[in-house]
Amino acid sequence: MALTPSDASRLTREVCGFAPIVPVLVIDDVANARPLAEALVAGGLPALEVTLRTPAALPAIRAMAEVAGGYVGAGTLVTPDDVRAAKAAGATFGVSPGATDELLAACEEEDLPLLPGAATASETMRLLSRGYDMLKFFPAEASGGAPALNALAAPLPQITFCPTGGISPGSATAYLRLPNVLCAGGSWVAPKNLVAAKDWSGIEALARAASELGKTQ
Ligand SMILES: O=C(O)C(=O)C[C@H](O)[C@H](O)COP(=O)(O)O
Repeated sequence: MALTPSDASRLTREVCGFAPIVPVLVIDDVANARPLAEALVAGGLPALEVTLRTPAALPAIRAMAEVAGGYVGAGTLVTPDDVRAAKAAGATFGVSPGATDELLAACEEEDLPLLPGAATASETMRLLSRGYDMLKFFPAEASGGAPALNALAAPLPQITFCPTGGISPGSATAYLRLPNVLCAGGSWVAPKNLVAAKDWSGIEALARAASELGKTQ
């Protein structure tokens, strides 16, 4: 059964509503996948994006999908083959830095709710005309940051974004205050040095701090 773009956006909107930050993860060693997911979920970040940038990514999605309370998605989806591999590994949603007709069609056919990427008004409008109204704003900081996204809210208030790319705990708040932002993506909650050291309590603490972002401002 094919997933409609509006259903896909409804589902990604739900996933993006769980917490203010979606960790963007690059996994080198599949042995770290499960404890990393457990630490992030325990810290209050249930939605996780595993980027398909390493050989360990697909087995990592498989391992993380078993963690109770987690919603594991696949990031860096570029081709229809990526979509099929992500779905087969158990990803419950997909994220792409952009969007192509082929990628959108594959996600619809595979029933994989996609958060497609856009950085301009025209890219946003093209996705809206196909039925997608929950998008990733990428690369967020390099595309003008929160002021650029705020400017898009004026003519296109019906679109909600998850800005990602270059966002830090310091800059996240400015995005989370915007009316057209539901959450932001960031890699800082799982830094390479803490993952290599298997410092799961350190990562849980970073996740807990990220889960509080946007609440008091
Ligand atoms: O892989 C993807 O699907 C992407 O679009 C790129 C990621 O969103 C950024 O690499 C986020 O990483 P940071 O900039 O370190 O927060």
